[in-house]
Amino acid sequence: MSNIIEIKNLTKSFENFKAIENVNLSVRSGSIFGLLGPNGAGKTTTIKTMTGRLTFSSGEISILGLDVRKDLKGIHQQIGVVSESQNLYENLTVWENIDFFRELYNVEKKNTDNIIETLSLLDKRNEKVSNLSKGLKQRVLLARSILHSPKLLFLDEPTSGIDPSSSFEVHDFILRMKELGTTIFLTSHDMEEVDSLCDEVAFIDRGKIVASGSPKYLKKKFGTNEVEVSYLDREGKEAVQCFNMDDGDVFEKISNMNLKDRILSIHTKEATMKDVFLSVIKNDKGVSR
Ligand SMILES: Nc1ncnc2c1ncn2[C@@H]1O[C@H](COP(=O)(O)OP(=O)(O)OP(=O)(O)O)[C@@H](O)[C@H]1O
Repeated sequence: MSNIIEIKNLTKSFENFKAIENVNLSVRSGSIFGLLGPNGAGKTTTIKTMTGRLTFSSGEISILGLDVRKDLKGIHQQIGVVSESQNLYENLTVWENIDFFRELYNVEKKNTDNIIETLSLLDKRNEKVSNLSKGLKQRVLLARSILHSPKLLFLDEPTSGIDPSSSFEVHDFILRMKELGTTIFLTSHDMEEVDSLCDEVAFIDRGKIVASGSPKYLKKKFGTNEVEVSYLDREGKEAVQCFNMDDGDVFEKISNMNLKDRILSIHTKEATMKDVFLSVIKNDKGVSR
């Protein structure tokens, strides 16, 4: 699979402040890629430079083989963007909001109805957007972003502030788009979401990429797998002990505890993406960038 996004040594400064610095990223065509990091790390800025909403100070960005600085129009025809601050026309209906963009994209009128059906918005098509929940508005934004069948979709925090069932619908949408061959570039604070959806992720901290790879690789590299033994101590009180799987024969160690019939449970605890996050992101509370 070839790379649909290539970023080389990207730096974006706001006056003297480097919001992102020397970022290098490659995204494989047809994959779901997640850019993760704490608040203010530079995720939205990275997306905005890729989609042409921000100019950048130095470096190179190639999207679909096109140079962002030279062929933004060609790129825009092939990408869809759902950003954090994107607005809908609140006084128009769902159908009108989507059809307005269909006209801008200059695609067939039947696309509006097809997309409304794809995003399960048929029963809301004549509803004013101002009456919709945040989850439904997000669905309208997703619908709007795929009217022109983009090859690459940028989703900036697509499940931020919506309930679990609406998040599930967004995840389902993302996976369906992947099945159709669309590449997805998303940002998220939800480590479980990222683990279940993304083929590759990169962590950004204070404007710099600090780790990247598949969730499986990163969990192995930065997390620790543990065995948790819950048992009754000699006074009959519940106690817990954890063993690192990388520290020798865990089952011998448990056997050496002489617990016999006092064992309540033994669980393996696999590393999570949250463990990876906490391991690669420096705690910078109180430090101003
Ligand atoms: N237009 C701007 N002018 C000056 N500084 C900016 C501007 N836009 C972003 N920044 C700064 O750049 C840094 C990166 O911001 P960015 O919005 O990219 O972070 P983020 O990772 O998307 O954060 P969040 O998770 O909170 O959305 C922050 O310190 C932010 O204050």
